[in-house]
Amino acid sequence: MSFDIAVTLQRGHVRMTYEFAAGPGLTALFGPSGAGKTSLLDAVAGLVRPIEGRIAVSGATLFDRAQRINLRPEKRRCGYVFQDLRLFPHRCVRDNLLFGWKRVSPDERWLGIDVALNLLGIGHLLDRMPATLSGGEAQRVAIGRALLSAPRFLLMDEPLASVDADRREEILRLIERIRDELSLPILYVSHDRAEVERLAQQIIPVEPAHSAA
Ligand SMILES: Nc1ncnc2c1ncn2[C@@H]1O[C@H](COP(=O)(O)OP(=O)(O)OP(=O)(O)O)[C@@H](O)[C@H]1O
Repeated sequence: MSFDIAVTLQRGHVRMTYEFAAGPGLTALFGPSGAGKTSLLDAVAGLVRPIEGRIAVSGATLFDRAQRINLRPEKRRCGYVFQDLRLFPHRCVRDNLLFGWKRVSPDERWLGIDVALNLLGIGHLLDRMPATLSGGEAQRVAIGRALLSAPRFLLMDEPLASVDADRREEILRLIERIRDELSLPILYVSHDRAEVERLAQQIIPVEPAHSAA
């Protein structure tokens, strides 16, 4: 299994439960705004602590309340492409890309910088600051930063949200290449049915939170 998840999260007064086991490739969490898709990505990344349950990725347990396992985010080896990207605004594209790269040991890196620049088509942007990038360029840099941190899996939160309609196809093709060429498990959030039907091997419906605490 790539993602093996059975957890309960508490956000404010809302309690959300998720249970699924996903195979390889791209798994889409699909549901309306506020249903709890981002909260689950945050829990898999280790940014939100579940109140109950277990999270395993590719056989490695990241969280297990019963066994008192809760790996720190930096130990989870996860590449997280945030919905709002969160590029470091005061660092140029090169330094954004190298941020995670510098923090993993060379024997754990599986993607070369030149290969990444070529895959993402961002070699000409290295000296630019994030504020000067278009939505599509910034999205590609954010994906590059995640991939260069040598992740074992990828979390992508609405990666088309800040992309112009005419750049959408370009980013969709890029995500397909990442899915097909890098053989990295991907947990992907979207509320767009056509998008998830095109990209996902498996679609997990996320319903709006049902129970109040
Ligand atoms: N930090 C927080 N404190 C309190 N409640 C929160 C917090 N973050 C999220 N929530 C609540 O948890 C629920 C799920 O939110 P979440 O952002 O995970 O949904 P989502 O499906 O990703 O929505 P969207 O597509 O709008 O990003 C919502 O009811 C939201 O109001």
